[in-house]
Amino acid sequence: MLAQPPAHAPAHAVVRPSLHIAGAWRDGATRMDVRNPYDGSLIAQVACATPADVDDAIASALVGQRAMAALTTGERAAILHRTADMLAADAARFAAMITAETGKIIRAATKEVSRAVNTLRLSAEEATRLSGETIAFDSFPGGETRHGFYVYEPVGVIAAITPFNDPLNLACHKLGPAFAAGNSVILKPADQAPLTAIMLAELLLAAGLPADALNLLTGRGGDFGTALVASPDIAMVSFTGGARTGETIARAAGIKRIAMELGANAAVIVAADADIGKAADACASGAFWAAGQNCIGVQRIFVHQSIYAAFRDRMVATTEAMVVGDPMDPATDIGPMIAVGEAERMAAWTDEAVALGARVCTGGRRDGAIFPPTIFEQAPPDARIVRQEAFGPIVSLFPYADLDDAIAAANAVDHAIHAAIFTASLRDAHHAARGLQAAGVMINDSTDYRLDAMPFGGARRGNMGREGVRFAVREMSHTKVVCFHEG
Ligand SMILES: NC(=O)c1ccc[n+]([C@@H]2O[C@H](COP(=O)([O-])OP(=O)(O)OC[C@H]3O[C@@H](n4cnc5c(N)ncnc54)[C@H](O)[C@@H]3O)[C@@H](O)[C@H]2O)c1
Repeated sequence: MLAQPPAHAPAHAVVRPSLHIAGAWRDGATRMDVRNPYDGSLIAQVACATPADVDDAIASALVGQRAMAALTTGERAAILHRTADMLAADAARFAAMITAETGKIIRAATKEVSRAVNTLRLSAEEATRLSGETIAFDSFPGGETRHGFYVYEPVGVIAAITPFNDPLNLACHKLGPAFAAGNSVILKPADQAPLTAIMLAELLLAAGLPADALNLLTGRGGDFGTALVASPDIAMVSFTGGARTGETIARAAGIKRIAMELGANAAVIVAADADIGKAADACASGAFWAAGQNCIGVQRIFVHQSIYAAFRDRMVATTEAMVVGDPMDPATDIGPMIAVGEAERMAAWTDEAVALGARVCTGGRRDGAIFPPTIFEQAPPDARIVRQEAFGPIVSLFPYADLDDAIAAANAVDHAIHAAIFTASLRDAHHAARGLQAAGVMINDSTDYRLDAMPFGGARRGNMGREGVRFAVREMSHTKVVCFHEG
């Protein structure tokens, strides 16, 4: 059994074995702490899975895959709808757990739960749309005596590996489509935030998911992740996380289906004709939502020189009005980062940027795991705050004179998911939408806008595949052709 949480731990703490293998919950030989990033309190201990657990999970998942494939699409949809119903009914407990294990503010956690409900419902709907099409064999000589169609079949066992920052909805983005398409899943949630995923697994099983269809392995990814993704019995690896981890996983996985949802360093352009107030407020929200721990969070803003000072002053004022502190307080806008070490990294990057000539317009001083929302200007291109993914509450402003120069500067990073432009000009919006090298371009919205139904993924180095339920279902399916010959 897991250690009992201490008396001061939240009442919703998970007190149970955390490995779900072969239809039963089991403990591990060793355990790791899950701590609240805001106050450092112990929430629970979870088991550290081993390569031997991986073997057991894979054997179970192969059984579970046959069980999933045997379900009708209607039955799969019903399980996902029932899970969504239970999640909606239990939203407060899930939101509190997200906040406890990640430090995400309670308003954001509550929104994540409602998005996760939607992601599961979209998955249920997609299960019932798993239809193929007929093929026009007769469009080519020799095809007149043939007719047929294509259908979607499950790929098999999917290893789903998720990050800490949206521990519920990002798990739903993998589990929902995988089950809709008839696959089984071995889920490896983030080391720091596995508890919401465990609660989600409980709901899915209670909703009637075949017990072998979902195996869940907690612990440190580095201890057993390679054994998991390298197995020839894993048909697909669906990973969301950092680029460096993604590279390790892709190398270990070898030739198999891989989806890589990696990080980014998102850029926004604010044109001379933009609504300054709306753009500055959207950028402040987009930069500092979830304490900047958002793969589509705004990190670099290119502002036309004619409105630069007015934009900067408005964004600084909006940012300074944000409430920093206890993530459980509904009034709080910015909570802690996932760990003190991450806030220390932000402080080190800030010191480096200042030493290289950047100016801190607001913020910049760490307090424990909290790094305040911080705005820089005059940051040189070689500072880490500019060239690397920050994944923290910092943003840099740059004046520009020419739109093409701003587009080129926005594109001058390795990883991109979304980019954005604020402008009243249709022409400039079109021009930027074509020129910005990203997987999504938002017009008059921050880069952090995402609807769970839209195709979502990365552009440029390393990113592979698309999530957004319908698109993930396709990637988690094989296309099979059936051809009848009358001759
Ligand atoms: N593109 C997206 O949709 C998206 C969404 C959210 C976060 N992210 C990215 O995730 C990163 C932050 O999340 P993080 O710090 O949790 O990322 P991370 O890369 O440190 O960890 C992600 C997951 O990989 C696991 N892992 C680590 N080593 C492994 C190994 N050798 N084998 C198998 N699994 C292993 C971890 O345990 C965790 O579950 C940022 O770069 C962010 O941009 C991307």
